[in-house]
Parts: sequence; structure tokens; C-alpha cells
Amino acid sequence: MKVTVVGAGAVGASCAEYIAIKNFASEVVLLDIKEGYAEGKAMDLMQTASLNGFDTKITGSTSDYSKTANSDICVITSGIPRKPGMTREELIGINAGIVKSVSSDLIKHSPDTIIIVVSNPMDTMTYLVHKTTDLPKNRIIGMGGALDSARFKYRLAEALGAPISDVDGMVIGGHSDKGMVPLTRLATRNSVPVTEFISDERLDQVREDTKVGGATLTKLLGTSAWYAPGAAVSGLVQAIACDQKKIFPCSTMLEGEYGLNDLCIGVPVVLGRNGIEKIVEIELNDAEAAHMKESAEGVSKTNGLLEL
Ligand SMILES: NC(=O)c1ccc[n+]([C@@H]2O[C@H](COP(=O)([O-])OP(=O)(O)OC[C@H]3O[C@@H](n4cnc5c(N)ncnc54)[C@H](O)[C@@H]3O)[C@@H](O)[C@H]2O)c1
Ligand SMILES: O=C(O)C[C@H](O)C(=O)O
Repeated sequence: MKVTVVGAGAVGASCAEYIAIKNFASEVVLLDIKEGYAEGKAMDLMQTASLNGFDTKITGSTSDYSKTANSDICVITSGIPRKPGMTREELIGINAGIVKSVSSDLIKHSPDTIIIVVSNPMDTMTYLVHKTTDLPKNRIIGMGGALDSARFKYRLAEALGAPISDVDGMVIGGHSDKGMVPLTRLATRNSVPVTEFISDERLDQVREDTKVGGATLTKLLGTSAWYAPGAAVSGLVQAIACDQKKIFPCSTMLEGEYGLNDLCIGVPVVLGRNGIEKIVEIELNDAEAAHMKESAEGVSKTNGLLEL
């Protein structure tokens, strides 16, 4: 199993590290445009192999896509991150050009690959890959919901005073400060609805804290987060590589599902060796459906800024 990660920055390197530590891939190629940067990150990570006990071979490349040839999975993290006070949508001007050229170069060398898009604004970048490549829709996956759901579980555990391992929950919708739809109604603590334990007001707070999870970290760090994003990507890569058939919320092209068309947005999907193997349609209540519709309008508005 060969995995390429484009962008050897904070998220790309973290993702490569988690993939290696989980020890399911034979090879990870890190690629970056900064001269020597990916090679340096790869060497540093390889020097953790004997310490962390993995056999994955990590190599680096400065813009040489021949090194990425025949990758089973390619992750795109190249692009600029936001600074405090910015929205993800403000990154579109620079990141659209990067994502378009990177996806085209990747596919030239790995025509059968599955692409996972991470660069922001992620739902729109995922849509861009759909519109500018010939890859079938099951092989274009946007990562956002897996991260947002992890943050949701963190906030739920905090509110419940429970261990995170006791908590389950999912965030669908757009990967944006306003667009996320945390499904509090379906969140559970060891199978018991969380609504049994905490008030509506506290759950509203959990929902709001989850939606601004990325902005909160960006304010604290001066740039956006990387550990949880890297771990979330590695979870998707593992589900595909190991044909796990796990459900994750991912950004995918909708063709009528959830009453939406011609946009990529986060919905639950089954991930396996063929990428997105199924879009799971769950019944939303009126409030959730209204939030989803509003979220989709936001994503479509950002998509409208693309020069296709
Ligand atoms: N979808 C998500 O949940 C999620 C989570 C975190 C970050 N992000 C996004 O991921 C992107 C990367 O974030 P980061 O913190 O790793 O940034 P970073 O600046 O640390 O790393 C980005 C890397 O991309 C490289 N790069 C730029 N143009 C390139 C090109 N054409 N080809 C190859 N490499 C190129 C840069 O040299 C840099 O090393 C940002 O757009 C950020 O907003 C998304
Ligand atoms: O917040 C960001 O800009 C980066 C990423 O989308 C995140 O949610 O951490």
C-alpha cells in the first residue's frame, strides 16, 4: 500500500507520522515544493521508526511526481493555512490554483488513485477536484467531518464529565465555522442519548464550541491545527487501505442525497478499498435539515467563486 501526502507542512507531516505509527502502509511519499523540506521531514520521521516500532518506509520529494507513481491513496494538504481572524473561505484565492495543479500532477502518475482533499476551504477544494479531473466520485474524498466529529466528542466528554471513549457523535455539513451540523440528538454516552445527561443549553454550547473548533485553535496557535487533522486523515487512509467499511462523515459529491445536488459536503459514508463505497442517508429532523440546507447554501456560494 503506497500513500502519497502532498504538502510536508504541519498537517502533511502529522498525517504521515500517524500513518507510519499505525504500521499498515508499506510506503509513504511526502512531496513539497520547498527545496529539501519533504526530504528532511521524511528523514526525521524515519529516525523515529526504531523508537516507535514501525516498518513503513517514508521518503521525501521536492516536486518530483515520478516518485509518487502508482500511489493507492494521495492526500492533498498543500496550500496556505488561515491566520487568526480569517475564515477558511478566504484561502480560496491561493489554494484553488495549488489544489488544481497538484491533483492533475498526482493523477498523471497514479491514474487509479483515491484522492483525499484536506486543503481549505475543503468542501470547495473537493468540488474543484471533481470538476477538473476525470476521477470517479467514489475516489474523491474531502476530509473535514472526521475531524469535526473528534472535536465534537471532545466537547461532549468535557460537558458530560465522561471519558471520550464513552462518547459517540457525528458532525455533518460543511467544514466551516458556520456550516457544521453537530448531531446532538444522535450523540450518545455508551448507547444512552446525551440528552439524558445534559441540558439543552449545555448542548447548545457544545454545538457552538464544536463549530468554531478550528478557529479556537487558530487563535491559540497563530496558525491552524495539525495533530487532530493529521490523525483524522490517517483514520480515513487506514479505513481505505485496510478495507474496513467504517462510517465517517466525509465531503462527497451529492446527486440528490439529502435533497442536495452538485456540491461536495459532509455526510456519512462507508469507506473501504474502493474509497466511498456508499453514501449513508440518515433521517434528519426539521431543524437539522434546515441547518444542512443553510450549510449547503454557504458551500455553493463559495463554489461560485471558483474559476472553472
Ligand atoms: N480539512 C481539514 O480539516 C483541515 C485541517 C487542518 C488544515 N487544513 C488545511 O490544510 C492546509 C495545510 O495546512 P498546514 O497547517 O499543513 O500548512 P503548512 O503551511 O504547514 O503546510 C503547507 C505545505 O504546503 C506546501 N505547498 C504549497 N504549495 C505547494 C504545491 N504547489 N505543491 C506542493 N506543496 C506545496 C508548502 O510548502 C507547505 O510546506 C491548509 O489549507 C489548511 O487550511 C485542513
Ligand atoms: O481551522 C482551520 O482553518 C483548519 C482546519 O480546517 C481545522 O478545522 O482545524
